[in-house]
Amino acid sequence: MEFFTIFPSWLLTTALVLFAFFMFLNTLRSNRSSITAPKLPPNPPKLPIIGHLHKLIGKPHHQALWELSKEYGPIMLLHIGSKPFLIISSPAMAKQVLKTQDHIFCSRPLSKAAKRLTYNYLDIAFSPQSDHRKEKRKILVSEFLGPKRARSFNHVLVMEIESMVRVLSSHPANTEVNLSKMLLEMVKEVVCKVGFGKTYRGETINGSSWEEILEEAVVMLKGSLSDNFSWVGETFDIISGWNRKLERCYSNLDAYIQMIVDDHNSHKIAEISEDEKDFVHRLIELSSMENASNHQLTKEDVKALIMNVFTGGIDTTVVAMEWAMSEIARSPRVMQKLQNEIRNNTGRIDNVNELDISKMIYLKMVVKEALRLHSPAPLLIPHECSSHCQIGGYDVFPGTTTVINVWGIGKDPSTWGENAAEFYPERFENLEVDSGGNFEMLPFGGGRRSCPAINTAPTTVELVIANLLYWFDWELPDSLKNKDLNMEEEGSLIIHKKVPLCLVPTKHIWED
Ligand code: HEM
Repeated sequence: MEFFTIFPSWLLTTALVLFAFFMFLNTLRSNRSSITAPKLPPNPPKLPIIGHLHKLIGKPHHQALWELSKEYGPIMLLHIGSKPFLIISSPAMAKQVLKTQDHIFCSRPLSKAAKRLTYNYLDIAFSPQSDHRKEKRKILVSEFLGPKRARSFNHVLVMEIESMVRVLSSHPANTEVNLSKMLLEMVKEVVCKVGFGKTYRGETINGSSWEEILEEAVVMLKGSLSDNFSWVGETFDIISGWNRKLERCYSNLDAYIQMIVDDHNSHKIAEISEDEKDFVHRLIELSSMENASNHQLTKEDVKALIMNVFTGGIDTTVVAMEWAMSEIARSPRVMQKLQNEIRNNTGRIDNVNELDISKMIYLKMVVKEALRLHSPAPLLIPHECSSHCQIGGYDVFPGTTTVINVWGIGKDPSTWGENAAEFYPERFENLEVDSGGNFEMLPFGGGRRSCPAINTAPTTVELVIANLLYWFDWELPDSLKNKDLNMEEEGSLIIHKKVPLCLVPTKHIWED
């Protein structure tokens, strides 16, 4: 009896212990397998050492990545060297990164050029996420892009447009003008006047013009080999002269920015009236104020913010205008319809201003359509994943650089229909799509790292286009047919036309 009672309890205990032990082992194994075998996004076969680098050679990156996404889907994991890159190519996936999980993807990857050119990550655009960065973004919005400065910005913009119209009016009849160059000079003058108080026209630093300094800075910010290939890349950066180039670029950019700061320090800011203070005056003033929030601006912060206005505000805006004018010039139907809207709305006036364009529905559609087809920053600025999460059911790990192909998303026939590649502004007539909140087109990015000029930059572009089309009829140079206008793209972070836009303006004659 005793045996029968003792034996089962002994057996039961042993069985229970063994069961618990196997369960424990099983849990351990399944935990380990979920760590060692996460569900990674699809990825093409890669080569040793270089990873997927060879897949990106020979074409602009946004185009090569779009081709790959057609084969591997809207979320891919690539490796450049040992560094993981998540490539996003659909509105649904972009929404997960830029909205649903924006808090995880709102940082930026570190890079040697960004570190140097942003005074050790003190800027807004290229620095990792931090509270101090967020404060500076607020300052840029309130002191440069917000309503406080809007009046002076629009005033200067209209004056500069008038001056460009004067130059164009005196241009010999039936000859072409380099519109790309004129737009670049005009936007630079506006940004410098509003932001820094004067145009800095003709200033050079160590023999380099501001255009050269700006262009070089944007190219360097694309990154270096050592960002992805650690010590091999570092060796290459030294041998190829990349490091030297970065130092030269930094010292030119810094000297240019220092010149602007020195100009502002040369008078007492307290004696300048509020209306006369430009953005840099305000930054210097803020840097000298006691700040309860522990986010006081340092001298380097001030310089990094000037750098952001310089590198973020000029090229992007010019490129948007350049592509819009290119599309309009090769579509006489759109040009005619747009001119009718502008001229019928205004009648004969001295200039088309912000109030006039607020009524021009077709103009807004034209600019939107140009931004859809030609996002100035086709891959945005790379974001970085800061903690383990899932996107589209796939695991994404911290430190993954995340690239959103807004260029591809903007052209996808599955979103935009069979005529996706066509410049057809009327598509927006029945579409509730704006340039920010919808993920079908994202020329200004989205979420916490979206462009802070998202509400103001489109108006700047519209105002310039409206004036150019109000005053002039535009034709392609002699031998060119509409479809022959060169629309090739060039650039890295910002994509401009490979061949500058040259057009023939004819001043519009009003019938009495
Ligand atoms: C048509 C004109 C413009 C376009 C298309 C444009 C586009 C963009 C894009 C795509 C981004 C990256 C967004 C992301 O990574 O998610 C960006 C960021 C930024 N843009 Fe613009 N931009 C324009 C004008 C301007 C202007 C006038 C300024 C003025 C200073 C500016 C300042 C910035 C800054 C500071 C950032 C970084 C934002 C952050 O990381 O928090 N942009 N812009």
